[in-house]
Order: sequence, then C-alpha cells, then structure tokens
Amino acid sequence: VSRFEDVAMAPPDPILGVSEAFRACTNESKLNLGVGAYRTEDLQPYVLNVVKKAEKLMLEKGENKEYLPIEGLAAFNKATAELLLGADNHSIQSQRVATVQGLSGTGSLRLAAAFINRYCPNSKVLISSPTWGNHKNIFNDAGVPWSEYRYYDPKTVGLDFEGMIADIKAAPSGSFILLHGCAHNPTGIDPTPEQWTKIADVLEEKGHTPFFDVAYQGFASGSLDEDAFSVRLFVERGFEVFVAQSYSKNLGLYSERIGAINVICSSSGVANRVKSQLKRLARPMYSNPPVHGARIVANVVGDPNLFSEWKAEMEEMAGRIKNVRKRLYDNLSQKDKSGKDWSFILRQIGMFSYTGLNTSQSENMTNKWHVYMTKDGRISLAGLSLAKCDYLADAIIDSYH
Ligand SMILES: Cc1ncc(COP(=O)(O)O)c(CN[C@@](C)(CC(=O)O)C(=O)O)c1O
Repeated sequence: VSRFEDVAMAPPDPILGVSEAFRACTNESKLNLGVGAYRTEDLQPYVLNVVKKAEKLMLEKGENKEYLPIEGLAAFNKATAELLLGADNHSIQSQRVATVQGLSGTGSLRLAAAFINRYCPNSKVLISSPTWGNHKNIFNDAGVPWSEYRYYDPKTVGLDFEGMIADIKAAPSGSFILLHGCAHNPTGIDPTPEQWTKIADVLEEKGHTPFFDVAYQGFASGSLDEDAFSVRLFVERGFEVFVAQSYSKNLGLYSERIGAINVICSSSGVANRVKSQLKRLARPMYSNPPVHGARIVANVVGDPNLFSEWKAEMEEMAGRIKNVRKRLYDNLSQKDKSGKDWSFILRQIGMFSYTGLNTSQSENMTNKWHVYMTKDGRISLAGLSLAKCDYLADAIIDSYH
C-alpha cells in the first residue's frame, strides 16, 4: 500500500478549475467567463504586437541563459518601479524603493507575505470582502493571519464605504491593509479619489501599513498613470507601502510569470536592508526568477516606440472590454421586463463584472446555458464578445428570475 494512501483529492481551484470544466464541455454555445484572461472579439488569446516585436529584438541580440541575481533583472526592476510610481517620484530619486522581481503577482504577494510572517509576526492582514480567492490561500500558507473588511454592498451593488472604514478603524494598530490598486477583483468597484483620501486618513490615524495588489495597471482605464493613482497618493502622503505588481494582464504575459514586489521605505538604508531580506526569503523559495518576461518588459518600456505602442494596445484592450460591458448592459435593460436596474454593470471597471448572481444561480448559468463563471457570481468580460452579449443576457435573466 502507498505511503501516501491517506492523501485526499484536492478540490478544483475556484477560478482555474472553471477553465478545466470549460475545456471539458462540448456544447458549441459554451462561454468561458471564468479566468480573467483577455480574449479578442473572436474569443482568441491575444499576444500583444509589442511583445512579438520585443521577442524578435531579443532573439537577434542572442542573449544568454545565465542565472539572474536573486532580486531579478536590474533593467526590469528599474522599469517596473518607474512605471508604478513615475520616474521622477521622490521615493525613486532618493533610492527608497526596494524592488524584487517576483513570480508574477502571486509570487510577489507570497514573497511579501513571507516577509510579513518573519518581520511582523504579531501583525495581521485585512483583506476585502470579497477579494481575489487566492489571497486567502497565500496568507494562510505563509502563516500570516488575516481578517476581512467590508467592501461590497449587495443592496447598492456598490462599495460599502462606511463598513470598510469602520472595519479598518477597528483593526489593531499597525495592521497591513490589502488594497486593490485598481479594477477590484471580483467586484469591479473602485473607491473614488475622495474615498481613497479618506482611506489614507484612517490608515495614517491607525498606523496601518498599506499593501497594494496592482494586477491591472493600465488595463483598467487604459492609462498606466490613472490606474496608479491610489498607490501614488499613499506614497505622496509619506506612507511606507508594499506593492505587488503583475504583467499578466496589461502586457499579456500570463504564463511568463513576471511581476515584482516593491517596498517603499522611509529611508534608502531601510530599503537596502529590506531588499536584502526579501532576497534571503526568495533564495530557498525559487532561488532566482525567470529572465524571459523580465527582458520583454525591459525592452518594451526601454524603447520609446514600443512603449507608446504598448499604451495604445492597452487602451484597445480596455476599450474592447468597455464596449462589451455597455452592450451587455443594453441587452439586459432591453430584455429584462422586471424593471431591475442593471446600471451597476456600467459603474464597474476592469476585467470583471460582479453580477450579484448567487451560487445556485451561477450554477444554472453553467448547467443550463454553458456559461462558465466563478461561483461568486463574477464574470470575466474579457472572455465575452459583442456577438455573445445577447446570449449572455438571456442566460443572466433566466438565472436571476
Ligand atoms: C487581484 C489579483 N492579484 C493577483 C493576481 C495574480 O495574477 P498573476 O499571478 O498571474 O500575476 C490576479 C489574477 N487573477 C486572475 C486573473 C487569474 C487567477 O485567478 O490567477 C483571476 O481570474 O482572478 C488578480 O486578479
């Protein structure tokens, strides 16, 4: 008998497991609105033109495959911090940013969680309710305690701002507050600039540390700078800030696993020491990160023509999702005779729409209509085409009532 006889079968991942189920489905009407991965109007995966151009350049250069330093490719680390904060940001000018290339957003979050576990053992992280499903797994496995702050208000299908503020105020001083930089996953609801200012006030009052998860910079509004507003506000206010970044969505580098953890510190001396300890945590975890994605980002951002072409492609991707969002809203409003107000769909931003469908209604979407989505009622608009909005609207109305 096997030594591992008692190892149980793990349940499918709530998000990535949806894609597995979609692939197994044979119905030709099937729609994959599960994983947040961009698709073109033809529902095909999209490799950005600038990525192809950068890879061609890289092939011509004939670069080697030597190990990267533990902290990653220097040109990438410089570019990623400047994209996030702006090259002229005071924190960069005064060398107060500790940047370590991570295994995309997930790996960067995990490395930061390992740091928190080791250096802030009595602190906990507050995460939004709801949040990206993998956040809980990451902090659980890193041994970092977490609790939730209210975020989504089902009555208004909007932000429960009062609840959010109250829960953050009630948390023990010095907690880490996990905030989505833009395009909140799964709700698509972001605080307004005024609300961000009030959130910063409460964190300052309580001595909490902001911990941003920036997985969609440039992909939400189409503007890199606009989508970095919240992070830059907190840095401007003088906070020490953790920021995890990902290039999965905005540069389409999903499987290249390219991202970074940035720790903006109050002095360059602290930044150097923090960076050295992040390296010490990374070495036994994966030793050093993969070079390919880092070179693509460095080449795209380092070349003015490629950089501006990238910005145009981000606007195009964000624009297609906005069009699909509008079309879905129009279809729902025209078809639904119940008088339900669907305008919340237009108020949401980014890749996802939080439909408000509950678990059994979401299951009806899949079982009866072959629409694959997460059980929390989230749909990825990136997997929807204008042509399919009519069908999706029928499915949603049927599942709601
Ligand atoms: C808020 C947030 N943070 C981090 C990540 C991590 O992405 P990365 O490791 O590829 O950089 C995701 C991706 N969330 C996706 C798009 C995919 C997933 O679940 O992994 C989602 O469907 O929610 C995310 O939505």
